[in-house]
Amino acid sequence: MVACWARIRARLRDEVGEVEYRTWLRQMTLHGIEGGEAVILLPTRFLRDWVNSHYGDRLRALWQAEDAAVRRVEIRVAAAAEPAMADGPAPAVRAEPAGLAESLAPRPMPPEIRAPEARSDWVAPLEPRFTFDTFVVGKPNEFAHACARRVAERPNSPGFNPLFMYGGVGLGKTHLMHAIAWAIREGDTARTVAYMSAEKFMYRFIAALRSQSTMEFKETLRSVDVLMIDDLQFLIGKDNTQEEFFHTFNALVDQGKQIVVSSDKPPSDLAGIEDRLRTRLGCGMVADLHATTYELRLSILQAKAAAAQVLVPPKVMELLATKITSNVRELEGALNRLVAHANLFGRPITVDSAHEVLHDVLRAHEKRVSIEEIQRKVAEHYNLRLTDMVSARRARNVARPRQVAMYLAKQLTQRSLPEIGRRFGNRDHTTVMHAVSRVSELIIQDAAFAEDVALLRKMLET
Ligand SMILES: Nc1ncnc2c1ncn2[C@@H]1O[C@H](COP(=O)(O)OP(=O)(O)OP(=O)(O)O)[C@@H](O)[C@H]1O
Repeated sequence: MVACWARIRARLRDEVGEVEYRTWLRQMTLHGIEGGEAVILLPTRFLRDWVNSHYGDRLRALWQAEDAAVRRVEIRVAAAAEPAMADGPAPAVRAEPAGLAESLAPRPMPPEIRAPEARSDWVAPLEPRFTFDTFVVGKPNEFAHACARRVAERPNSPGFNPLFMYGGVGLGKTHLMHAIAWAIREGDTARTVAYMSAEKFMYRFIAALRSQSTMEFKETLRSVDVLMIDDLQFLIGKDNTQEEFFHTFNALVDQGKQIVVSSDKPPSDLAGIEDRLRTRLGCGMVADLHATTYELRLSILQAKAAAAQVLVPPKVMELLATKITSNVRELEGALNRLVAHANLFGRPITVDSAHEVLHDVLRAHEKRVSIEEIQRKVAEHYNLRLTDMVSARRARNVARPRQVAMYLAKQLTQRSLPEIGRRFGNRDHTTVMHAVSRVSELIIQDAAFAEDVALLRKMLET
C-alpha cells in the first residue's frame, strides 16, 4: 500500500509539475484503505475541496490502476500530527462533512457489472454518471450515439457486431460504452456484461499465465453476454494478448454474443494490430466521434450546469464554448473549477471571475506554442545558438537555458515528457523531469531568474 501510494504521488507530481504539486498536493497523506476506499487526508477544508474537484478523478484512476480493489477515493480534513505516508506532516483524523456543490461531491461507489463467475477484480466498475440520459447528442456524435443505442436495445443485431467506436481523447467513447452497459443491464438484469480497458485485459491475461489459470480466464470471458474493451489501441504491439483477444472475440461472436470496442483510431489505422484482428474488428459497425462543434459544446455546458443546479450566465458558457475546443473532458473540468470557486468564495459566476479562475486554461487555448518556437526564443534570449538546445554540451551557461526551454515546453505545450526529451536532442524523459523540477525550484529561490522565465513565457504567449 505504501509503495502504491508513493508511485501515485510520484506520477501526479510528474503530471502536474512541481509548482502545482507543491501548492496543492504535497500535504496529502494516506490514512488507509477501508472497504475499497482509499482515505486521503489534507489539513484544511479549502485544500480538501480543491483537490477533490481538480484531482479527485485522477486520484481515483491512479489508485485503480495500482489496485483494482480500490473503487473510491475519499478526501478528508484532518489536523496535522505524526508523519505518515506523505511528503508533509500526517494528520490525526477529524473528518468533516463535504461542503461543495453536489456536482463536485464524492460520488457514490459505482456498482459493478460482471460475469457471475468472474472474480470481482476482473472487470471495471461503471461510472454512474455515464448513461444515455446524461449524454448530449449533436452532429459530431449522433451516429456513434445511434449505434450505441441500437446495440444497447438489441445486442447482436445484424451488422452491429462488433460495434467499434473511435475518436480523439475526451470525446465520449467511454461514456457511451458505460451507457450501453447500464442500458443492457437495466433491460435484463440476468445479462452479464464485462467492461474493461484493453490494458486491464492484458494484465489479467498475464496474471492468468503466471498463475497457470488461463483456462479459468478463457472460460470466464467466454461466459459473458457482452464484452466491452475500452482503448483497444493499448494492444498495439502486444502480440500475445492480441492473439488471446482474437480467440475470445471469435468464440463470443460465434455464440452470438455482443462485442463493443473503443479506440482512438479506426481499425484500418491500427498499425501494430494483427491484420486478421483488424479485419474482424472492422466487419461490424464502425462509428466515429468527431471533434465537437461550438453548438455541441454549448449544449453540453448547459446540460452540465443544469445537472449541477448552478447558475452560469450565457456569456460565460459562450466564452468557454468558444475557447475550450480541445475536448469535452477539459470543458467539463473548466466548468467544475468555476463552480468550485463560486462555492468556496460564495460569489456568483461572471465573465470576469471566469477569466480570473480559468486564466491558465483560457490562455493555453489562446495560442499554441511549438517546441521549436520555445527553443528559438530561449536561445535568442540567452544569446545561444539554436543547436545548443539539442546539443550534448553541459556547460552551465548552455545547460540552464536548455532546462528553462524544457520547463517552458512542459508548461506551454501538450507534449509528453518523453516527446519533449526527444525534441531536445533525444534526451530521456527523466532529464526533462529533472529540468522541470530544477527550474521550478529556482523560480521560488531566485527572484531575478523567476522574472526571466516569466518574461520568456510572456513573449511566447503573446
Ligand atoms: N456528448 C457528451 N455529453 C455529455 N458528456 C460528455 C459528452 N462527451 C463527453 N462527455 C464527458 O466528457 C468526459 C470525457 O469523456 P470520455 O471519458 O467518455 O472520453 P473518451 O473518449 O473515452 O476519452 P479517452 O480517449 O481519454 O478515453 C466525461 O466526463 C464524459 O461524461
